[in-house]
Amino acid sequence: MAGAIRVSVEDKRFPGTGKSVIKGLNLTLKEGEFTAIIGPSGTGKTTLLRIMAGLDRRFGGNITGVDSIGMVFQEPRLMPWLNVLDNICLVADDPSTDDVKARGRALLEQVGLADWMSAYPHALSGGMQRRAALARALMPGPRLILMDEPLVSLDKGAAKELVELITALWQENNYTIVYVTHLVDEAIAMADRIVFLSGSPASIAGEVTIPLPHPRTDKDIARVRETVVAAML
Ligand SMILES: Nc1ncnc2c1ncn2[C@@H]1O[C@H](COP(=O)(O)OP(=O)(O)OP(=O)(O)O)[C@@H](O)[C@H]1O
Repeated sequence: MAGAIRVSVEDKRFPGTGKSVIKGLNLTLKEGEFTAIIGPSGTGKTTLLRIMAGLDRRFGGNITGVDSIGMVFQEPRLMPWLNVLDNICLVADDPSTDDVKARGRALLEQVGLADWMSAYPHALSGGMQRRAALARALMPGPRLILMDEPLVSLDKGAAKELVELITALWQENNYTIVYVTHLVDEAIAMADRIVFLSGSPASIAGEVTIPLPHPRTDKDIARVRETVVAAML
């Protein structure tokens, strides 16, 4: 498959524990596909994303087809002593160049933070901090974006705005996205398909495709929720 990413985790254990956290997990991501991953708490979702991001190389198996990656974590992880623009530019090879600054400004405009570039993170709402973290993930020009519950602890309104923003950015740029969440509705709102992880050791327990056009309304989501939940059981 042209441009596909293949993830094979034959066995992942952490040092000092004899137990496999992930075993026999195989996943193919088509270019431009939005895959949501849902699984029981503590089953290995973050471990899987870290392996895909190249942050954890101590596992049996291999990942092929990945070139550039952006990662969005559960917490925004902004540096409190840097303003928003400098936080975004920080991940570039040479953060202080005019080109990088211009790109940082353009990204902040795209995520709706045009008026907040000189502000410090503490002045931003939770939703705005998540937007900044999203802009930072886009800074290196990734083709694959890995998101680990990026909307956790946001109120409903802010989460909905972020869902709309992520969907719009994905559609404009054809990113390949892997999005971990424990919320079925959040997955249905955005994903082409939802992959279910089994309990420990984690492997793929099943998947369901969501053949709905975007934007997806609450009504659309409610219509397919039952099918998705049934597929999870
Ligand atoms: N550095 C580590 N050393 C030892 N065990 C670890 C380490 N990191 C994670 N684990 C274990 O691996 C398992 C999977 O953890 P992970 O954080 O990947 O799960 P998760 O599905 O992302 O959890 P949650 O739903 O709570 O976010 C857990 O049992 C956890 O205790």
